[in-house]
Amino acid sequence: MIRFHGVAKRYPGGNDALRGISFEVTQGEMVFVTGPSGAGKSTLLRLIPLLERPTRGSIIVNDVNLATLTRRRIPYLRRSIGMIFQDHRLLPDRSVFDNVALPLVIAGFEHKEAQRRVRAALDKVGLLDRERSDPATLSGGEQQRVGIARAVVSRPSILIADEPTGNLDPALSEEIMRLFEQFNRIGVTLMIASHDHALVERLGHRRLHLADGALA
Ligand SMILES: Nc1ncnc2c1ncn2[C@@H]1O[C@H](COP(=O)(O)OP(=O)(O)OP(=O)(O)O)[C@@H](O)[C@H]1O
Repeated sequence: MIRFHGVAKRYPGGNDALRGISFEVTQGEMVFVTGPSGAGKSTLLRLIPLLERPTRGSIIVNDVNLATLTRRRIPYLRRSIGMIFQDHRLLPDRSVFDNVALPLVIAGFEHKEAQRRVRAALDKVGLLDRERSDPATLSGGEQQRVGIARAVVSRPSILIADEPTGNLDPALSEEIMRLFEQFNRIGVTLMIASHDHALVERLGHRRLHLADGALA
């Protein structure tokens, strides 16, 4: 569950990215965040794993008020939230397997268990046969699927995706969104920022529409 109450974000320099927004996303919901460039979509998503702190207002994630989280507890919060970016941010000098394993290595998982989970994640995104590949040898859609496998490998209850199909053609974009729907069907909460109005309309999930830092 994600609840924003009166959340505002002003960046240093005085840029008001969010101007007091309130909404709730229940556990197991899939919600799109839409709006023009600069409307505050990325900022909204970045507040959930505390990549940014709000200037004002409260944010509750899975019953935890983020304002009360000490720096030491932030890694625990982040383990419950998978993050997917437009540019997927894979490490170019590591194999697909190693990229997906990274969150588990950081969390100190034992090798056998990590291997089991990485393979399960790669299987879910249909890339089990590419575990030894270099990311650079994969297509854009496959690289994005590796990014998704890395985001789900810790079995987060929430997935947030910032323009996950921004670099993909329409067919691949649809494929990625369908993959998100599969995770949603097993109970994962999803918040996805997207510019692709046609695709968002077609999929028909709830929409939070931002305009100039406010919910429309
Ligand atoms: N780190 C930052 N420092 C200062 N201003 C920022 C920062 N990040 C974003 N902004 C500003 O905050 C506003 C909202 O930006 P944000 O990236 O959240 O919008 P967006 O809707 O995701 O846009 P896009 O669709 O282009 O990615 C913009 O005016 C942007 O310039």
